[in-house]
Amino acid sequence: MQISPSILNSDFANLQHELQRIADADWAHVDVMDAHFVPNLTLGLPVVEALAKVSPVPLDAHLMIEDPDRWAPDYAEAGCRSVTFHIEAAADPRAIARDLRAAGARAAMALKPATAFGPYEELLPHLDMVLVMTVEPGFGGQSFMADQLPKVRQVREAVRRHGGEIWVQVDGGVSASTIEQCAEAGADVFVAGSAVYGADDAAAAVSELRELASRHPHH
Ligand SMILES: O=C(CO)[C@@H](O)[C@H](O)COP(=O)(O)O
Ligand SMILES: [Co+2]
Repeated sequence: MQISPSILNSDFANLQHELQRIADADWAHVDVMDAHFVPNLTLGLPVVEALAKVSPVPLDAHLMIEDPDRWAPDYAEAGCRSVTFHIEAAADPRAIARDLRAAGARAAMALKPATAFGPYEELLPHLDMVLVMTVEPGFGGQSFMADQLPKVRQVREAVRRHGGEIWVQVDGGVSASTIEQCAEAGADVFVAGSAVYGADDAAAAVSELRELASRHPHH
């Protein structure tokens, strides 16, 4: 059970310090938004490259951008150890995954709430993680969409059938009150933005989330 705090709602004027606050987490989740794929603009390659150099934990880039075929491998080259592209924006997902792995990153595919998993199950052999969005991508601090839990279950079952080390990530509205449902449904990597950065003690929030998730092992 891994916790990947999202820096989206952290203090962007002090990102290095904000990364230090989550030194006990498994990953730092970096939400890249381009104002086209989603109606918000955050940060891009130069900032991610700088963060990778100072982060105490590996970076988990979540690319909410158009044309991931062109841009995703650059995030792996920039030092992100996991790079997630949205299937809705991908032209050739197999090629993206191949390029990410060749650049030394784990390759992950994200699904928006309205996107079904079924048509993409055949991509599993090329992937290291599937991200099931539990909010509409674009902003932090939104309410958890429990109607995505059947999809989490479906992905977990497909991963179990397929075998191998494929992680199932949830992102959006994950908190102490929703993480157990996610773990129970089969998620094993949990992104939490406001639940971690909104807490006075971010390290304590991370360990509480990890403890709650660990109550529902699925292996
Ligand atoms: O990708 C996204 C939003 O698009 C997420 O990573 C959120 O930023 C998580 O924030 P919370 O919902 O946990 O506040
Ligand atoms: Co995200």
